[in-house]
Parts: sequence; C-alpha cells; structure tokens
Amino acid sequence: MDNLESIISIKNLRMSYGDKNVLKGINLEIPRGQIIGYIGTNGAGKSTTIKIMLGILEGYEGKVEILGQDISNGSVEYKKKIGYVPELADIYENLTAFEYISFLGGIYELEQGKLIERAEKLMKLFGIEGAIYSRISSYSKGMKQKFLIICSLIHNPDILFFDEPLSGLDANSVMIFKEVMSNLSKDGKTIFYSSHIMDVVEKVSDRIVLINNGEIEADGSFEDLRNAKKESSLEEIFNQITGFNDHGRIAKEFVSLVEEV
Ligand SMILES: Nc1ncnc2c1ncn2[C@@H]1O[C@H](COP(=O)(O)OP(=O)(O)OP(=O)(O)O)[C@@H](O)[C@H]1O
Repeated sequence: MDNLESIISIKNLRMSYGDKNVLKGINLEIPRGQIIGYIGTNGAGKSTTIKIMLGILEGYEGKVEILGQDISNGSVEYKKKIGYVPELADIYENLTAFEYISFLGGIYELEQGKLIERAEKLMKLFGIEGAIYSRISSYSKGMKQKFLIICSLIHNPDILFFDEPLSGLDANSVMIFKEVMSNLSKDGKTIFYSSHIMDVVEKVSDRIVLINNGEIEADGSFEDLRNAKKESSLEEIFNQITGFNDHGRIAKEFVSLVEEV
C-alpha cells in the first residue's frame, strides 16, 4: 500500500439511533501517516464514528474500509492492526496489568513473554513501573490512562484511534504523549485523534475535521482553516463554525441561578 492510498476510507456514512440521525453522510479519505484531529460539539457523533470504524457498532449505512478491507465483510483481521484508547474505559479492573497484557497477547496472538517485557519497559517510561502486578482497580486515574495508552500500542498497530486520550494525564505526561504521537506518525502510523482540548488538537494534527449537525463542516490543516475562517485559534474557529458566541450570557445566567439560594 503506497502513501497515497487511503488507510481509512469512509463513504457516505450515516448512523441513526431510533429517530435521531447522528451521522448524515460523512466522507473521509485518510492516507497513511496522517494525524487527524476529529472535533465537534458534545454529542456531535465523534465516538459513534470511531466505534463504527472499530467494528463495535453496527447498523450504519455507507461504506467503511480500513486497510483496504470493507469492515462489514465479517473479517476481524484488520482489528489486529488497530489500537484504541476509549473515551470511557471498560477495562477489566479486577485484573492486574500483567494479567491484562497476557490476555491481550492471546487476542493478538503475540508471544506473551515479549509483550510483558515491552509493557514493563513502556510502563517505566511513563513512570508507572512497579504497578504491573497490582490490580488495575487500585490505579489512580492518570495511571489507568497511561496503562490504556500502553495497551493501545502494545501490538505495534498501524492505526490508532484516540478518543480523549489525555484525560487525567499530568502536564509532563501530556508532553510525552504529544511527542509519541508525532514520532508514530513519522513512522507511518495513522492517528485518528478526537478531543475537546483545542490547543492540543491545533498543535498535533496534520488535518482537522470538524463535524457539526452530523456533517463535516471543515476539513483541512490548521493553516487552511485559519485562513478560511479569519480566526487565529482553533477554539475561535470552533466557536464560529458551531455558531456559538453566547458563553458570556450563559455563564452570567448560570452564576445568578447558583447564587439565587
Ligand atoms: N447507544 C445509544 N443510543 C441512543 N443514542 C445514542 C447512543 N450512543 C450515542 N447516542 C447519541 O448519539 C449522539 C452522538 O453521540 P457520540 O457519543 O457519538 O457523541 P460525541 O461527539 O462523541 O460526544 P462527546 O463529545 O460528548 O463525547 C448523542 O446525541 C448521543 O446521545
């Protein structure tokens, strides 16, 4: 597969929950090595898009191809080549990290000894060495997040789906993670990065895709969007596209309601 070929191809993707049309025709072609910042308001359909690509959400219309494979054909081979950090972790917290990594080794059909060794080294780099034999339920929020990031990468996948991956990470760890993303992308990994932290999205993304009302309303580099929208920050571009300039009034009303008592 050469550089110009799409690693992820989404054609006319539609998804509804009952009467509610969440995705109304998303089209995206993503080449190898790109970092896509996928943004939108709360409830815009970002996680829905990611879960469809991961093959954990069915009932969509349209065509989704990952690594050249139509994901609706029932094959799970492509799942071995993707990594995922979920917005809300549903990890087996009663297991120790050691047990969990061993379990992943089984899923990915990788040699467990090597995987554990790699996990221990990665945990050390993230400053959570020594926790591998503790139950995940005993971890702090940041430790869990670091462990989730490690799990998403442990099998050296080609595509990463990060849904709000910085949640709970301290500033130093955020710096490491941003650098890790940049190095992964240089090595040809494709990263689908969904987050509400606009200043980070602005800095790390090669391309920013903004969904609003179920459709793509902006798609381009930060420079492209800045020139098109005549705004200087991604936060301002986001406010403009989503038609929001009411934060002052809402905040005032919010506080006056709080202080009514
Ligand atoms: N299982 C479900 N059943 C019914 N509605 C759902 C379901 N999952 C999501 N939705 C609705 O679909 C919409 C899109 O949800 P989704 O989680 O994809 O949004 P999001 O862009 O990731 O939002 P956020 O930024 O808040 O995480 C929301 O209105 C949500 O209420």
